[in-house]
Amino acid sequence: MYNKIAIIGGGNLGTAIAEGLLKSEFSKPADITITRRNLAELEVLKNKGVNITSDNIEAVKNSDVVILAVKPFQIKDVLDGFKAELDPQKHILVSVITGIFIEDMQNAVQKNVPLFRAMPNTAIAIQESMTCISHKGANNTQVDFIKNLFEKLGKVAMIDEKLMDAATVLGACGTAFAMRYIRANIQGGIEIGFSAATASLIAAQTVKGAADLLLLKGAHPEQEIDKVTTPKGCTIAGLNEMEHQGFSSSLIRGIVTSYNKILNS
Ligand SMILES: NC(=O)C1=CN([C@@H]2O[C@H](COP(=O)(O)OP(=O)(O)OC[C@H]3O[C@@H](n4cnc5c(N)ncnc54)[C@H](OP(=O)(O)O)[C@@H]3O)[C@@H](O)[C@H]2O)C=CC1
Ligand SMILES: O=C(O)[C@@H]1CCC=N1
Repeated sequence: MYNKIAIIGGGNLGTAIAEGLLKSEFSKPADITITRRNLAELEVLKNKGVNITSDNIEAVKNSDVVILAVKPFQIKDVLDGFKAELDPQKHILVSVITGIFIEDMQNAVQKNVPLFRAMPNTAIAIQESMTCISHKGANNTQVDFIKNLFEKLGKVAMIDEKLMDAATVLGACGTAFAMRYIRANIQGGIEIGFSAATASLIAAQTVKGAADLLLLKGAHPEQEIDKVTTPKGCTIAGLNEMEHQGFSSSLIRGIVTSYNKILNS
């Protein structure tokens, strides 16, 4: 019903969404159109059968779902460019853009198109995104469709739009925060004897296993920490030293700083 998907803005996130749609087989390659001005960067997707173009109007005309994935400062010009083509009876508009409210989009398009804000992360390319979604003006069928689309690409939380900036920090910036944590583990691992390749494998799989203990068993982090920290052992010694150095505090402060950056942008 909403088979044809246009992704306007084929950058880091836009291409990751396209990759996820292909990998999950939610979409056939020919049903996806992805746009950007520098088309050379989209060759990989083109070679997989995805339509690529710099013409946003053409992409919107040939689609049912329009996913907006340009930078925040580009949204007004981009929407102005194709809003005349939006048909409220046909299109669903989904923005993954940071800090742009549904009301901003409504004012920009000036039509009763069903509007969604989705906040995925780059793991959407491998169907492991955490995607937070809010919406306005959509009927149940449309909400179910968009929820199902993102559920094929990872996990979904339906949230109030007022939490979307918080979702951006925890879920989307969170990928970078987690990567830096893993990277630091690798650096430590090399210092205590592993090759970079082995340290990378151990660090990434250990973090994945820890996350799965929470996701699959519904455990609390502190319960799981208690199971690892042998009295007088090496885990608690390392953990306490990390806390003395401000580990949790630095993460919390980083999260709040990211959040304030969005609020003040
Ligand atoms: N990266 C991430 O992890 C996440 C990003 N976001 C949000 O997603 C959005 C995109 O982020 P990201 O992918 O990182 O940014 P990028 O800069 O990588 O992607 C934006 C893309 O938009 C393209 N673009 C610019 N102008 C136009 C235009 N007029 N028509 C079509 N395409 C255009 C650019 O390509 P060209 O210059 O060739 O046109 C570029 O590839 C941002 O709003 C960001 O806040 C949200 C969650 C996670
Ligand atoms: O850093 C940014 O502004 C964007 C939003 C979430 C991830 N990247």
